[in-house]
Amino acid sequence: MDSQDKRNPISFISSLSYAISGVKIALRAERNMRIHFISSIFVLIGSFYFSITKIEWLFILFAISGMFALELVNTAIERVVDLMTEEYHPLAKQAKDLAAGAVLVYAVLSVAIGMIIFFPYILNLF
Ligand SMILES: Nc1ncnc2c1ncn2[C@@H]1O[C@H](COP(=O)(O)OP(=O)(O)OP(=O)(O)O)[C@@H](O)[C@H]1O
Repeated sequence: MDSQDKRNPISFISSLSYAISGVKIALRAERNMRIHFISSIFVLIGSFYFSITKIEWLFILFAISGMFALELVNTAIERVVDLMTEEYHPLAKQAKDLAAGAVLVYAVLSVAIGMIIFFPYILNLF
């Protein structure tokens, strides 16, 4: 704990509440976050329905939580860029596009994980 922390102590609970409010802000303001949220509910329902294995659960949970975490970081980067400039700037474009690219890479991975896990279960239904 440095001197700044001693003067103005912020408890673990306060930090947690700021983090939760960040998630709420993103869910309220970001369409993509709501899409992830709704997709995640369907994936979780499917996972319970097909009684997927422990290892499959791990992959599903990594895919879902990683997607949310990356989307939160993407949103934070968008906010900081907008705070820095409202003008068109090539670096602002790069920063936003790079962050969006990171989300896209993870989204493709998540879809691949979902297909690899659920396709065999779905095929078994027929
Ligand atoms: N200040 C800026 N300068 C240059 N290009 C920008 C700037 N702000 C946004 N852009 C470009 O416009 C695109 C859309 O940006 P915008 O902030 O409108 O949406 P977004 O917040 O990235 O999208 P979403 O909210 O759906 O994730 C960015 O990906 C970037 O290419």
